[in-house]
Amino acid sequence: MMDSTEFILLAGFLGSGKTSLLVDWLGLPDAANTAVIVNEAGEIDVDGAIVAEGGTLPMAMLANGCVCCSMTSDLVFTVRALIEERARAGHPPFARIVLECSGLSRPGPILRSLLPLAPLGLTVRVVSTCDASQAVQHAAYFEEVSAQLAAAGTIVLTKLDLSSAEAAAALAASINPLATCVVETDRTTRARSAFRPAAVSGAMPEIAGSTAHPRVAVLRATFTDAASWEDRLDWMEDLAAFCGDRLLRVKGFVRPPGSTVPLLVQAVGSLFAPPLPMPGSPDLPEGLVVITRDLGAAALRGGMPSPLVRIAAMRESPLTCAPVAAT
Ligand SMILES: Nc1nc2c(ncn2[C@@H]2O[C@H](COP(=O)(O)OP(=O)(O)OP(=O)(O)O)[C@@H](O)[C@H]2O)c(=O)[nH]1
Repeated sequence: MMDSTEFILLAGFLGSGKTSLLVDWLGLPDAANTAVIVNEAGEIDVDGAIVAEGGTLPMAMLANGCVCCSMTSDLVFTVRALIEERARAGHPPFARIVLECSGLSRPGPILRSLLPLAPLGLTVRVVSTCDASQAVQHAAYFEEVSAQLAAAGTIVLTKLDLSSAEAAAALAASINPLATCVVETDRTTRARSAFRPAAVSGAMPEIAGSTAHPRVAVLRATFTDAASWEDRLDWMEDLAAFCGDRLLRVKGFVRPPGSTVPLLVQAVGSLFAPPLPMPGSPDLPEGLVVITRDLGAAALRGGMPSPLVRIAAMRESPLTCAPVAAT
């Protein structure tokens, strides 16, 4: 008898290392026969571009919304489409489908939304990443962190090169003592352990609560043609200084004027990683997704006025996950 397809919901707070873990794992032979669905809170599909760079695996996107609050029917449609397309092509069923959730997603509503797929007999489990260097602070501010850890069959501690594991491991154990906690400094071993079927699988009931993320704004920043490379760099530096700890995440692509190679730019909190050239994806549009806490588009425009940068709130309706402060 054929094993059923696994559905792995990869959750974890903004910037906690979901894409990195997934990319580490997709490079291993263990990952053969996998399809990936990527969900982004912002309009720019950064994670999809990173996962797809240089690869050929079956992929689908759910961008510009948070899958836990506004895109559940899109998810059901997408999973069905992936499976049917596979059957039409005459290939054996996927061993697994991985959904990389947006960093704001709560697993509970997503798991509930999968009910219409029950006839497909998917085996569902949740893997959550937990940034050892920031999880305790984030958990104090954001219910999403607890929901992500509470729903997990496997919790994977990341950034163990930046921080010791103790505080995050204690946090994980206090929220979800039944989960398998992966504490591995070697990234390949970590990825392998993360996606290995866990002894305890399935999701624990989710913590009650609304599905909106009322303090978080998802914004898009684009540069005008008049902005030089230095202007772009200055703006990003000023952004970190102006927002301070209200800056949760920046990611997107910038393109030095005249260059054909976009650069991937990322910050977790206000700490920027070195820009990474993406030579395999020359057509990526320039733009940055900026995710903030208690800071809307108008406040950011007012606090950092610049004729060289346009800041827009993510499309608000019908989404409920990014109420941007008025005015
Ligand atoms: N030092 C260190 N950096 C890491 C590790 N894992 C991820 N990062 C970095 O952290 C940043 C965010 O990592 P991602 O993998 O994009 O995180 P994510 O959870 O997918 O982010 P969102 O999709 O925006 O929620 C990137 O700059 C990564 O290179 C790690 O184990 N150690």
